Amino acid sequence: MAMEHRSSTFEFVTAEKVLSVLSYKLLIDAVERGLGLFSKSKSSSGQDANRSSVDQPVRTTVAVPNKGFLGCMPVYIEADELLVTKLVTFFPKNENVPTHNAVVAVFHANTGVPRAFLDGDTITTRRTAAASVVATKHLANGKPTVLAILGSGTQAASHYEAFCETFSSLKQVRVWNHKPERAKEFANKDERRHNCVACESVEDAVRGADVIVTVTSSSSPVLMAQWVKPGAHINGVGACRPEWAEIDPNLMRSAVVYVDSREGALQESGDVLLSKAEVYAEIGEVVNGTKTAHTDKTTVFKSLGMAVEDAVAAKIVLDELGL
Ligand SMILES: NC(=O)C1=CN([C@@H]2O[C@H](COP(=O)(O)OP(=O)(O)OC[C@H]3O[C@@H](n4cnc5c(N)ncnc54)[C@H](OP(=O)(O)O)[C@@H]3O)[C@@H](O)[C@H]2O)C=CC1
Ligand SMILES: O=C([O-])C1=[NH+]CCC1
Repeated sequence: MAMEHRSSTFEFVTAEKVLSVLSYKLLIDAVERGLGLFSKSKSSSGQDANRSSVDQPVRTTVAVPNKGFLGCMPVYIEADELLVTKLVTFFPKNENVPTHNAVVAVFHANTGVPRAFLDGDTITTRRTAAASVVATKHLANGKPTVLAILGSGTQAASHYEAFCETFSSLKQVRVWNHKPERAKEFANKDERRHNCVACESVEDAVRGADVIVTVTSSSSPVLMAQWVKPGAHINGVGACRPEWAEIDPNLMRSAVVYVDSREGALQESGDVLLSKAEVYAEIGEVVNGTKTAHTDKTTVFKSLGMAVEDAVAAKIVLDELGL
């Protein structure tokens, strides 16, 4: 029997609409829960009544030689009936357009019918900062007063906002960029950045800092072990390919290393693979209370980005917009 063609009924949610509803307040809680669900899904035995099922394969990528790559990031979250995939490109040499571009597709989980298409840029930008906030809440040694941000692009801005909104204890945010004038532009952008100072060197930026965020497109280490205060917490956000690194391998080996996905880190993270550092835990295991937060030690959260974070962000947007 021939099937009739149905007309497409899914919504397209613009960047402006996503931005209008995707607050850090909602997102940080949702990402924390998502990270927990992801780690619980793999670690429990099936006997556990609280076991949740999250099916999230490691991102697949196709390269455009000398330019960039396209990453495909699907996930199914049984508890939320969310069937979602993000498609994201990273073209680090882009000059007048963003280096990352993304769309998020949401399907009805019971039929597989498309439900909505969302602009993925704000979702990527904000959920990544939210994941770093979650890791910092669990792993920082006390209330942070000094934050150092290495890099001054899109993620630097979202991390600045999310951290200032979450950690009222912050007194100073130091920013460094490999092109110093861009760090100055970042620090002087507007009145709200009154607590932000531009630093000439990475060493100046990170000396004595309680929390460090690395958000560069560098493929070789920018953050050296000898500059980091013992007990500091580092969110390593860049370097998402197996041959790229942002963090001194000595620092990776001497710190307690947490990741978003163990499987992902062992396939995608040059910081982990090239240093041969031991991965102690997924941050979701800390959220679930099944692994210890070693707050008294120097800790690294190696973030690669996960579809589960995109999916919970998309859910907030659809719920808030009543779609
Ligand atoms: N873990 C996750 O979930 C996610 C990770 N990311 C990663 O975070 C990083 C930052 O992303 P985003 O802010 O969107 O990108 P942007 O392109 O907006 O910013 C990149 C920053 O890195 C700087 N930079 C470029 N080349 C170098 C270099 N060789 N050495 C040091 N700094 C350099 C740029 O400086 P300038 O512009 O002055 O050249 C800029 O400050 C990227 O590595 C990206 O892939 C992004 C999204 C999600
Ligand atoms: O998770 C994500 O979207 C990305 N991680 C690195 C580049 C984009």
